[in-house]
Amino acid sequence: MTARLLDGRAVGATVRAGLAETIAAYTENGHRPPGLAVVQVGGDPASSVYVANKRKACAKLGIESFSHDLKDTVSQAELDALVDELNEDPRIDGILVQLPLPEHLSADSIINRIDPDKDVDGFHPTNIGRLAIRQPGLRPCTPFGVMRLLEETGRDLHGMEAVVVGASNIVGRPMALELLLAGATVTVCHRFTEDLAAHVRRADLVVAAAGKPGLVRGEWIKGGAIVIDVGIHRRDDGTLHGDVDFDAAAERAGFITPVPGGVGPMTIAMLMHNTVTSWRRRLGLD
Ligand SMILES: Nc1nc(=O)c2c([nH]1)NC[C@@H]1CN(c3ccc(C(=O)N[C@@H](CCC(=O)O)C(=O)O)cc3)C=[N+]21
Repeated sequence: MTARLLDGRAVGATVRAGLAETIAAYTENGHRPPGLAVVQVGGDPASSVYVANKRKACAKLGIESFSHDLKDTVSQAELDALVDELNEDPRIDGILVQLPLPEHLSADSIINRIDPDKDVDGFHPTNIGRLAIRQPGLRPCTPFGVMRLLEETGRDLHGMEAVVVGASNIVGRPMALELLLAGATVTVCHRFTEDLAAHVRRADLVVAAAGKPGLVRGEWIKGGAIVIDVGIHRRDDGTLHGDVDFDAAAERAGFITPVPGGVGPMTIAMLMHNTVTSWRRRLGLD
């Protein structure tokens, strides 16, 4: 392997350590701690693991977490009422409704209902719009975490040919907006893209976020390129893999993120970051 690893566990720990210091400095002066509400509907085991990790990460930093575990039979009206209550609750700076939701509930209407200034996922149309017009507010955690990882490369993103593979609301689209804001020349590939290989081959930066294991082949990677893998897939043997054929890509890339230990831990760190940002704004600490 010739590529250098972008270590999301290490960078995420650095981000969290900075947040812990900020929180300690203000709470020692008598301010209330930041508060994050985590709403989970139903008991999907994979979701429960993420939610448990988020709670642990909060506790370590001094963020108070408020858990709401709802049965998967909860109605839209009941979920709406809970979000309304959390929007009004002065102890709460961030609201996260774990996705995906069961079929009978609308994620769009819940995302739209969350106060944009408590939307620590950065999914609300107001926050996506802010990012699109260069007035970023709360930024979607995964793309925000990727931007923080890219700082570790020391490379200038201005004018860089960036290819984002995947156009989802939660990763691909906001990722493209972040890279555009940073001055890259951005191409977004998606299911209707005709020649994915041709786009990836000319990229100085590839962000793979299609949710298809091994979609991006190692031989497509330009020598020295930065490769960011947002995919997470669990094989039957329990091992985790991304959207990139890692071993072959690492022979050519300049930098690459591992799975696990790359983008995933950054997503959680940036969720904490957004919660602290919201808290500081709400208390007027900036
Ligand atoms: N409202 C909402 N916000 C989210 O941010 C959100 C969500 N819903 N629904 C589910 C996805 C998924 N997600 C992950 C976060 C961290 C890891 C993570 O830390 N992964 C570890 C591995 C974890 C493992 O071993 O399974 C890693 O990549 O190293 C993974 C996945 C956040 N999500």
